[in-house]
Amino acid sequence: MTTEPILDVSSLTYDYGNGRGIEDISFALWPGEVLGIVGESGSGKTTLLKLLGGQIRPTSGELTYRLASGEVVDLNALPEGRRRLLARTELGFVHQNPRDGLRLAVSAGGNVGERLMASGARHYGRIRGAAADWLRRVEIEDGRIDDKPTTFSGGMQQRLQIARNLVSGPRLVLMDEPTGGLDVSVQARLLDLLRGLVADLGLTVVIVTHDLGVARLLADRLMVMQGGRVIESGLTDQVLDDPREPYTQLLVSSVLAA
Ligand SMILES: Nc1ncnc2c1ncn2[C@@H]1O[C@H](COP(=O)(O)OP(=O)(O)OP(=O)(O)O)[C@@H](O)[C@H]1O
Repeated sequence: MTTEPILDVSSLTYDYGNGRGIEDISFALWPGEVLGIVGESGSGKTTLLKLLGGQIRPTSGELTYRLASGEVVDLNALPEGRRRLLARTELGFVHQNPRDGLRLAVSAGGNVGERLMASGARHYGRIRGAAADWLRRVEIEDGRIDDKPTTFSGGMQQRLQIARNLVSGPRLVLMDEPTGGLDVSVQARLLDLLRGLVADLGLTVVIVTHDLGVARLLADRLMVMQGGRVIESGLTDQVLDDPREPYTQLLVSSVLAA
């Protein structure tokens, strides 16, 4: 890890207009680090992720991102065109529902290749080759490259969405409950795959999950959210094995009892 954070978040606040959202969140994220965000439904996890991905703009606070070139940009002040370019080249976003992150009318190979074209690739043979490589990497059989995602199982769709995100070599990948909504055995396989990819590619990841088992397996560090605020953070094992806050203790014990 380098000494320079890839992302710096300071006093980030988002108000939906009804007094809800997130409030005063600050943290830094270093290259190669996996940050888990946990908390009950409505605690603000998705709102925070959307802010990091630039899908919504904060009510107040700072969000700075260090580009591959070393340049530091203020994500809030970035003109729309540059923000979109950054989203295509440096960021990945894995949605809980793969249908939100895939183009259902386009073949599996097309879904992966399209992302490469969006970041500038033009040579058809090379694009198809890279797509085939990535489908293999996420354990989708060669013979399925021309099939539409609608013919895939939920687990395959999720693996395809991951390939579509990773093919262009993003530096920061945001994941919103990537294993949610899948059967337990499918979840386990996907988690294994994700863990391998994160380690092999040295990805920097922010992963939102309400599943502490997922957080334990993937995250180096955890932030616990409640009512739009971060109430506890630290190394994953430390937070889960020795939670300081009563709310985190409850979260951990309810999962252990489940
Ligand atoms: N579009 C919206 N309009 C108004 N309030 C919203 C909107 N989306 C979320 N909120 C409120 O903002 C707060 C944070 O919601 P958010 O969806 O970020 O939580 P979450 O932790 O991701 O929950 P979940 O695990 O259920 O997705 C909640 O109080 C929620 O009711």
